Amino acid sequence: MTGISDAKLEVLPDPDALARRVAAWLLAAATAKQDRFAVALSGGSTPRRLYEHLADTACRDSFPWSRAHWFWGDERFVPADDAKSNYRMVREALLSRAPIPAGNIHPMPTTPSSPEAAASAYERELKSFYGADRLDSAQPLFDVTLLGLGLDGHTASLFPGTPALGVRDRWVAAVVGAEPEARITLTYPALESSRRVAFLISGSEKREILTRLRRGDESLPAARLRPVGSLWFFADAAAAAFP
Ligand SMILES: O=C(O)[C@H](O)[C@@H](O)[C@H](O)[C@H](O)COP(=O)(O)O
Repeated sequence: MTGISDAKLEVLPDPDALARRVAAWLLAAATAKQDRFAVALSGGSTPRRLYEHLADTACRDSFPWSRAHWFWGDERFVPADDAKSNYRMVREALLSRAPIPAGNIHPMPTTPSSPEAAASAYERELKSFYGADRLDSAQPLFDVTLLGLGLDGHTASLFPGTPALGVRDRWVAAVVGAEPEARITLTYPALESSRRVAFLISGSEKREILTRLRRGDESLPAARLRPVGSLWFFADAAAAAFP
């Protein structure tokens, strides 16, 4: 298990350089593996440039799209075409612009009856892909988990003071009441079951929360993550400059 103090920090000059670096890092990880390559995608605004970069540049021609599988770190419980939908953002930036087989996107949008039903359906799909109901740290669920960092220290939809922080017996949890729209989120066990976890952090507004995160402030949900694999912070200079 990797703690914050063992995380690798890379500081890039600006958001475009950050996107290019993480795209190259992702491509190297994908090509180094000879079979299925599973990525948990972050929502929010920061990763959009990365997703566009993967679809638009030399990465597109050398990425192993046929064996790469794409999952959601979290999703808002809104229609797939809603401006708040992570699926919509990733569809616009990546899924509609790269040769990704529909069967490699998990899950494809559905119209579940409730956040709880959506969480249960997603968990079933994860377990089916993984091939077991219990996570084995020697066989992580994901090859890469991409995460963002909220100004309150949340990541995915693990918000401070919410019940999902304590869920260790499920892979996906419904989050109701923390935000205007209900969410579903991977829980700590699922997020941690990854060969590599990478936070993408950009902008001067993230400077203070990144400093707290790197100091291991465990009041922050992001600081409590203990991946079975490696932990990376990719930050631009605006976010990484220390006060
Ligand atoms: O669905 C979401 O919103 C994300 O999963 C969330 O955890 C996000 O990564 C952070 O809020 C940072 O968002 P920004 O990249 O927009 O700052």
